[in-house]
Amino acid sequence: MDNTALWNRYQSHLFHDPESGLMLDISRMNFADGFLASMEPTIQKAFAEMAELEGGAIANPDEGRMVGHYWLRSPDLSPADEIAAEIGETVQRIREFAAAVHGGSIAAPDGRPFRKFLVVGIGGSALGPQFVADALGDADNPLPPYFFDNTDPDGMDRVLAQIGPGLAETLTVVISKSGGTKETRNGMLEAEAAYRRAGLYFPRYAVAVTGEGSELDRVATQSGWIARFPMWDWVGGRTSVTSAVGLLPAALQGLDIAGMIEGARLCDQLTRRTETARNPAALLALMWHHATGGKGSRDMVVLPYKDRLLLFSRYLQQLIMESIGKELDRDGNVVCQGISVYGNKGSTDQHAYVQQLREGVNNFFVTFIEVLRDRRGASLPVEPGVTSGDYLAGFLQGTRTALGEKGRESLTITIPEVSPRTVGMLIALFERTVGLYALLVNINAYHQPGVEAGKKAAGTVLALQADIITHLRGTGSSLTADEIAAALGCPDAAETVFRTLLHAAANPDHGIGMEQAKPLTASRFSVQG
Ligand SMILES: O=P(O)(O)OC[C@H]1O[C@](O)(CO)[C@@H](O)[C@@H]1O
Repeated sequence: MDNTALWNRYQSHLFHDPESGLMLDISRMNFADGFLASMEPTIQKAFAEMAELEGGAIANPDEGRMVGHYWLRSPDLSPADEIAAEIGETVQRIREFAAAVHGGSIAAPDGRPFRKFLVVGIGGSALGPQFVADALGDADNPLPPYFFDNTDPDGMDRVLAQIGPGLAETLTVVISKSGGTKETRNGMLEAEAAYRRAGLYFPRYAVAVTGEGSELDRVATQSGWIARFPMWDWVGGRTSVTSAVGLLPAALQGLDIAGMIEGARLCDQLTRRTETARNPAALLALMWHHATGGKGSRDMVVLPYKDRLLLFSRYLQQLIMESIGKELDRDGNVVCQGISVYGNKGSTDQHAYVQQLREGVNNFFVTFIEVLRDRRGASLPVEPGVTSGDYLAGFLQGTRTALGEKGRESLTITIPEVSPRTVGMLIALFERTVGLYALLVNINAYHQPGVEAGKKAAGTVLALQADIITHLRGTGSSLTADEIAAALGCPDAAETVFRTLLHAAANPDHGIGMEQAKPLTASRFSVQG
């Protein structure tokens, strides 16, 4: 296609919302002229199902749950008055709590005001808060955030070292919808131990965001934590950033949560439209369908040309892959659906993997995210009449063109600036896109049955570890993995025994020693001392 034809295609397909400035360009996706018309009945069906979902239908039948993240921005649309009231009360409590922390009326037990906060959570209970914190945070925020988002001891040590003596002025927010996630439980215990080492009483520094009656809720209640905020079963973890999960950390950081909610609400309005060409989420979902054949046959590369949006791809990775990546469709057919998502930021990635995007295997489509405003205020000319921001914008256009020349597809989302409102819009845009795409391909986007398998298997490993160590202690001699597995009556678990002992011997916690042999798998293990 020559430049004039591309310009015409750009003009005829460009979505623009004058109120928010949101733009979506699908012209560089190579869909055929009749594609949108051919998909119209399917997308209309998806709109109708989406309206039912928003009306309170059980849209997650496997878990018997409603799907209500859209109500968080428009409580009046929720199907019950109590739900609307709870949403409103929670936002109000979050505002008051953050104001009291900032004003010093909620303070550390010795009266010192809180000056930092630590979020302990994982998956949907960390990725949204991390994305928002990084996108909107500034050096002068009243409370800078820190995160434990894993059960990696060294990772937690590093964060604690960054906090340093400031732990005495650090509020800890433990977030878990289920309240039983082991990584988060471990993070909480490690945080508690750090406070204890510093002579501080953890419950007076701790706040929980969790489902009522969960394990975490019980701990927080029984130990008298400062506060508890709710997480409802009708909000999924990966769509929880506009609930207390995302709003409490954002408010503590001093960010404008009203702006975020408003942005999401505005985008929800746009994406509720049933005129496809005027609904940016529908256009995106249809482009995902076109690009991947409705089967995930291509990966989505997310390329925001803005440092503040660096974590968006990580956030989207969970939102999209945990929602769409399913073995079965809603009728029980094996479909192994999904869309793989990766990305970092431009122009940085042009010096990393964009080489392959242009010339290598063509198994992807790019989602560029363009931010029109470079910075607050004017910029330095780095060359006569050219700023660093001009370069960033030029590199985006250049890469888009260079990919197009080689038949590589891309979408471009444009926002006027990175602000609470546009961050809310981006979040809502992709939440709706995932929901619509899932309906197009007949997937339940709101459960995650596959995650359980890994958790169960880890539980088996940890139970076996306890048996191995007890056995080694009991025999007092040095044994190979094969010998231990046979003695425990599970000879087929020798590999797990070996790998477990390799890890145990690398750490002082269990007193396990290793006499290396050749081959390594014939090494002998014993309890030391
Ligand atoms: O908030 P929770 O219950 O701790 O769960 C954390 C994450 O774990 C998952 O359930 C996957 O295990 C995600 O869906 C969720 O966001």
